[in-house]
Amino acid sequence: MGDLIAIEGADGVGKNTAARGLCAALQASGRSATVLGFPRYGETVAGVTIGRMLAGELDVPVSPKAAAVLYALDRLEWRDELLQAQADHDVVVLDRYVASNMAYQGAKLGGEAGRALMDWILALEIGQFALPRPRLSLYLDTPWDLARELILQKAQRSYTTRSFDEYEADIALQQRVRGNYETIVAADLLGPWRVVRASEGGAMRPPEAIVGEILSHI
Ligand SMILES: Nc1ncnc2c1ncn2[C@@H]1O[C@H](COP(=O)(O)OP(=O)(O)OP(=O)(O)O)[C@@H](O)[C@H]1O
Ligand SMILES: Cc1cn([C@H]2C[C@H](O)[C@@H](COP(=O)(O)O)O2)c(=O)[nH]c1=O
Repeated sequence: MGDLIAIEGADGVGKNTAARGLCAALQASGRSATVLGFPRYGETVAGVTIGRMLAGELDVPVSPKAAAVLYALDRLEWRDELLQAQADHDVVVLDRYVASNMAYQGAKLGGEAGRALMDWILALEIGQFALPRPRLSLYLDTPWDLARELILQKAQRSYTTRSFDEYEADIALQQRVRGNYETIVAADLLGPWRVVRASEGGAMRPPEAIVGEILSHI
């Protein structure tokens, strides 16, 4: 079975660019690799609902636990495809995975309740749903002001025409998400972690430099 390498971090930190660059670099070195991102907008029942939630189009309140179950369900619905990708390739690069759920939904509650929800998500997704653990997770550390500029540069999203979706618009949430990632990385929750500094001197490092550093950790 191929290795899972997860690229993680707050919104707009350059995960998708790094994931695609890593996949291309692995392929250039002769290894078979593919990128798989979550959520699966428009492809799963949960993914459709998540898109509507992030676009602010759901007319019902969504508790952090309900949102966590939606994101977990999205991965459960895509579990066969994930396992097939592992069977077909040496490396599957994940653009967000279970740690995103822990960091974001835990951040909605904060404190002890947030930490308890993170543990609950880990038990649900890895324990109950038997989703595979990543071989390695990389946390992309990008200053929040740069990340906000990068969000504005993003191409049109499939699920919203807004510049910032519901989670991206909530700056306090984004700050707590960063704190949760630091907790997850420090405790190696879900598996081993490495931090990759994505900026230098107030600007983004070139994608090739970021990918080079990721490769040095693999
Ligand atoms: N290292 C980089 N240097 C310059 N621009 C970058 C870099 N990485 C990403 N970008 C640009 O920033 C924008 C956001 O990048 P990307 O989609 O990779 O971020 P993301 O973390 O996957 O975002 P999201 O969490 O919102 O899905 C894109 O327009 C991308 O081209
Ligand atoms: C996979 C996953 C994602 N989220 C959050 C993180 C983002 O704010 C959005 C969608 O991600 P995108 O990269 O901007 O497309 O959803 C989450 O809370 N739980 C998850 O499992």
